Amino acid sequence: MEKILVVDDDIGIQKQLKWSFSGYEVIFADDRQSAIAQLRRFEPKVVTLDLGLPPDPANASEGLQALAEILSIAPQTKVIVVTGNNDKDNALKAVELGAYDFYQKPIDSDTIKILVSRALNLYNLELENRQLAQSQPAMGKIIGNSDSIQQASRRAEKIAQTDISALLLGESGTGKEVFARSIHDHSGRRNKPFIAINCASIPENLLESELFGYEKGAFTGANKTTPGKIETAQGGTLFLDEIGDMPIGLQAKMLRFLQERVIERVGGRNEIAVDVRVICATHRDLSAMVQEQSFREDLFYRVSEITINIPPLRERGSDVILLARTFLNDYKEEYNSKVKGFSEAAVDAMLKHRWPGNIRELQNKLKSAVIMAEGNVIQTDDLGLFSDGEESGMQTLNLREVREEAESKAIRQAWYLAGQNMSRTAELLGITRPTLYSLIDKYRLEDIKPAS
Ligand SMILES: Nc1ncnc2c1ncn2[C@@H]1O[C@H](COP(=O)(O)OP(=O)(O)OP(=O)(O)O)[C@@H](O)[C@H]1O
Repeated sequence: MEKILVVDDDIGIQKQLKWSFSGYEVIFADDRQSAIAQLRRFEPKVVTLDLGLPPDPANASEGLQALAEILSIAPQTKVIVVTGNNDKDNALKAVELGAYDFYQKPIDSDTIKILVSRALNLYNLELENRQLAQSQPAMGKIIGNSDSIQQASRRAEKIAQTDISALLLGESGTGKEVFARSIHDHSGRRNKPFIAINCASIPENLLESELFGYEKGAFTGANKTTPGKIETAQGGTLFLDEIGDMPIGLQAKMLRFLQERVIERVGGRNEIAVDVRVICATHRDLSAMVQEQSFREDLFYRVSEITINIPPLRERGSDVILLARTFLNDYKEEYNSKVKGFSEAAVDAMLKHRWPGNIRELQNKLKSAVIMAEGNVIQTDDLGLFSDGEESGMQTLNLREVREEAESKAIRQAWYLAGQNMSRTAELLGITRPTLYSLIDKYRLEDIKPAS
């Protein structure tokens, strides 16, 4: 039976709650010391805590102190604080300290029962996530327990030991490079180089020499013979990201390398034998490109001996929470933050968000949330997401106000991310320094100033 600790010095309320929580094992405490003793002894998942505890029941200080102690001993505990009728300030203070929720007297059995059951569900979900995160997933760094990611991991694992050319298909930010690296790390080539190159980010005229290298004097500026990425990957794995962006003219040369495993540097005459495993990735529909003749059919078959679909984050169910917790732990260390977890609304919002930028978007949102969060708990708003019931996340639909609010928020986040350096803040926002200063003036963001 799940355990609930009720901390309240009022015998009447203790009785009422015992009756309300009939499906649970209810443990009682009537002051701070006994609450801590019961917490250590029974390790309840949920605590209801009256903030007005003896010796000074008219004041919330003893209750708030108890809350802080409970959360420092067992931070995962869901504490529901119970406050007097008009004590919203202390209720909010408690939530800021990390309480799961608050409830104002008089106690209504049905409502508090629902609160407790939701708190328990969240506790159990988080527990499951922590356990999953600890159990080593098949492909090392690939975090995720959804069927779709497990299926992709299994395919990756099966081909890791072979030299088959794999094509990873998935939207931007889904983890294609992480998969490619995992395949390499699980292959016999793991002690040799893993070289990644993004075909879309290198200008067309430079891509050939980047990949194949060049001989001294091959073109103006070729002052010394330079090996390309393919040669550098000798013995290891070459990851060609955005293969769909490879210029058609270069595709024939690529095909020859894949078929014959030899290359010629630009301006060179000698064939160089290379032993490289190739993994390609793209977010494009290569078969449609073949139809349109913008991608060679023979190259398509050569690079896609096996394809692995990397699912978008929105199709990975509660993996988003698992990943969010992992990143939260990373960033809270990096930014020395006291943030402990997520509010229930934030968890809901993360589960509902479409994540067009996938895991990269989740990382960015979490990084700024860890920096921006004011309490111990990340709220929906810190993530820049919308709660249920908020139609657009804004209290207003007035376009000017919406814009002002969004701009102020972006400026503040950029300023934090830029370590309070104004030039860097302007750079992150893609505006000039004078524009930044005039926006700060306009929106009266008086706290935003250069680091002193
Ligand atoms: N399953 C995962 N577990 C943990 N971190 C992940 C996972 N998948 C991706 N990431 C992280 O998400 C970010 C984006 O991943 P990655 O660069 O591999 O995506 P991609 O699909 O190659 O993106 P693009 O197509 O834009 O290059 C990286 O910081 C990566 O470390």
